Amino acid sequence: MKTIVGLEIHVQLSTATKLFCGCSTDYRDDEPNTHCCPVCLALPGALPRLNKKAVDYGLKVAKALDMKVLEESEFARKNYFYPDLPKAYQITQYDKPLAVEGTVEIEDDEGHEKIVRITRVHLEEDPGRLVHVAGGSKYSLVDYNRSGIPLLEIVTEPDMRSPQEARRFLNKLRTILEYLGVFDGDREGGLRVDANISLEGSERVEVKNISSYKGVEKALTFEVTRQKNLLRRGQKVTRETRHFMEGRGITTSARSKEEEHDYRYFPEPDLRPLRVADRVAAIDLPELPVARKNRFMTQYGISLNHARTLTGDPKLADFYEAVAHVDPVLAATWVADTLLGELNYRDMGIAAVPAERIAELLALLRTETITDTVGVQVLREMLDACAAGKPCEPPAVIVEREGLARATGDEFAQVVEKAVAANPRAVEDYRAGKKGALNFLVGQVMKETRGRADPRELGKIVSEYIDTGGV
Ligand SMILES: Nc1ncnc2c1ncn2[C@@H]1O[C@H](COP(=O)(O)OP(=O)(O)OP(=O)(O)O)[C@@H](O)[C@H]1O
Ligand SMILES: [Mg+2]
Ligand SMILES: [Mg+2]
Repeated sequence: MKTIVGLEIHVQLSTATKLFCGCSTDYRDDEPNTHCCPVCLALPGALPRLNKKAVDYGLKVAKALDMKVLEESEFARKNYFYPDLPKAYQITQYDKPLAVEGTVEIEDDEGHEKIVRITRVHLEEDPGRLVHVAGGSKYSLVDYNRSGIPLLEIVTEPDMRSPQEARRFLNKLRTILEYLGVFDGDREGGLRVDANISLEGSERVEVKNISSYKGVEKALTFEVTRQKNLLRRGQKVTRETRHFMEGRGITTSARSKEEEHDYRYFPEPDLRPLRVADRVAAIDLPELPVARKNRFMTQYGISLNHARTLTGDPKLADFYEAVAHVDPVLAATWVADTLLGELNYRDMGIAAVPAERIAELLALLRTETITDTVGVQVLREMLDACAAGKPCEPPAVIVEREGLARATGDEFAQVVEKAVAANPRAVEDYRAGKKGALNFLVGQVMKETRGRADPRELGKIVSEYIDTGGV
């Protein structure tokens, strides 16, 4: 049974001010209702003034997704009554959106490239936010700081075939938006998704307002199972809107299609139609993820996997380019594999890491001043300092203070001799052909030299030492 998924994505554009007034969009740490004016509170007589920057951001996205910008687009009123919407209508775009017919390339479940078609993008205002007081209160609070934040709604065709594809699509889209600089991925709730899903031949269900990618994948996975079970029992899937309960990982029915609002859309009389198609040619697009990934492979000679990881986030790609001069391939491994792993473990962002320090660390590795094992140790120490808000010492200083420079041949010899003398059983086992025994001896030497000796080199030295009758 084929799974069919189409998404509607609401992206908060990172303009400095709201879509129809001059209020600041930087509201997240502020007191409720402190970023409001007569326009976003809908006081009588207040009139909207369109934010040009938001239009330009929308056009930038349209161009990046290869879309057709309409010669004339139009704002419309979407009428509904709810406390998060002080005007009792949302200004959005309806039958004349900003742009139509785009594409995004993703990987399908078999790892092949595939195209997800974009139906349309349009501008609209974010409603306010209801705050439900815990403990069964009789009332809810409403915060209008979010009211009027510019949203770009991106609607896809039903081209995705699994919850995993939907997640990959969202990752890809988010990367593009971050590259374009129109969206701040670190903002909570900056991207909210309505996920539509059906099984071939059945009605579709829309799961509204999911605020994380993992949430989208989970909600869709739940829906696939739920819908399959219904059909298996001979029941029908009903066309309805559902809510996703993040905590429990399930969706619940919100309303059926019959109960859907009639929004009574009509053209917004307070705003003139938009004629901006001629502005598109002048928009300069930055290098986008696919182009940057390809360039990384040719310019730096790194693998597809590394290039993909490194260009998955523009900040990470910039970081890599700032340290690649030391040794591009070594840098790719350390940044994409080691550093990212350590950052995830600490829940840290790449922004907190000083690139010069990592470049210095790479130089120590490249010149074989330290081993990989010590490299990881030093990296951890630097990251812990950054995480604690302490100054990040140069790696050379840490290596010097803690005596972590690569062990010299003389040191090897002594420690190897000691380890071999102390473990006659292991030596016998090795002579009897047991591979593990050599690893054990190498491990002993590694421990003794605190990772300052290279394990491969040691393996050779220890085996030679035993073979040539050093004991
Ligand atoms: N059979 C289907 N299975 C899954 N998704 C579908 C199917 N048909 C359409 N879709 C998706 O549903 C979404 C339709 O969104 P659209 O906004 O056009 O209509 P709507 O959901 O009825 O309206 P709204 O949500 O704005 O009130 C698109 O993302 C589309 O890809
Ligand atoms: Mg909408
Ligand atoms: Mg919809």
